[in-house]
Amino acid sequence: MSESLTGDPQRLVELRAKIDAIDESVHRLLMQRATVIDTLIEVKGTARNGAAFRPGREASMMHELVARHGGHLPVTAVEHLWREIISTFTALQAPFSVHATPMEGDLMAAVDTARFYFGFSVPLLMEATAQDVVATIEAGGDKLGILPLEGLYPWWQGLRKAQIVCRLPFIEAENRPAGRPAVVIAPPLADPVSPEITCYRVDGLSAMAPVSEGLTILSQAPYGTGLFSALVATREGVDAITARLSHGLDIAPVGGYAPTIPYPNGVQTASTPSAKL
Ligand SMILES: O=C(O)C(=O)C[C@]1(C(=O)O)C=C[C@@H](O)C=C1
Repeated sequence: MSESLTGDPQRLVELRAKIDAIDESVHRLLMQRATVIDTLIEVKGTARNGAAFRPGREASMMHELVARHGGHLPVTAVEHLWREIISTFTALQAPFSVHATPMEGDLMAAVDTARFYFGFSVPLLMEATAQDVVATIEAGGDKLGILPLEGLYPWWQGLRKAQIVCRLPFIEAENRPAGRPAVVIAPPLADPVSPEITCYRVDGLSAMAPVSEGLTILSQAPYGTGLFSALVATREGVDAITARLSHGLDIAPVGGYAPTIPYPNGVQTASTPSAKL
């Protein structure tokens, strides 16, 4: 910082005026964004369950956000602001609730994840277990569920109508906030788009699934007597799973998601500005 500016009260007044003008523009633009809600409702017909939520569109918006990002702001702070905006816009079209469960017993992590990605405009209900979240979403209605990928219960075996629609976190960076691995499940969406990456429930494994090229083992857990179930994600089809894991497995698609976004520079925190800026 230049010495001559330190303690200059006039300069501070000018900078605050600049911040006020920017804040006013941001606020006016947000209100302008909200004027499209009524037309969105008309065009999309949000009277039906799940009619407002478009996970594919949200994923591409996050990709664009990361692509254009630069400067001092931590990318996850901007991500969080947009998640609040998008989630609020979804709820304004068709109210919905979010259902979550402690992540390996960690209630705070589950609340952080739900609020980071779905904001404070939507009700958050905590369920006792992952199975309860699945049962709640399976029952239908305007609800989304957040399921942890850690843990030793194969909750994905309960997915029938409900499907995986996104993977969290969207942005992959070291030490990011709300970074616990999870997926979002939803009842059948009004306007489903085939995701780039498909998730499969793979039952009947005689051992834990090994790491293999082209397959991501999102989670796996024992069930029955000596059997394992895996939640697998791949851009390839069922054949890739049988070829790499085993034949004779019970495999079913359970939704999918858009690719997550690597952020190689990591998350710059507010307290550690990057020297590169
Ligand atoms: O693009 C839409 O379909 C919208 O409803 C808008 C919007 C947004 O606020 O940008 C809100 C909800 C959807 O999940 C995706 C995007």
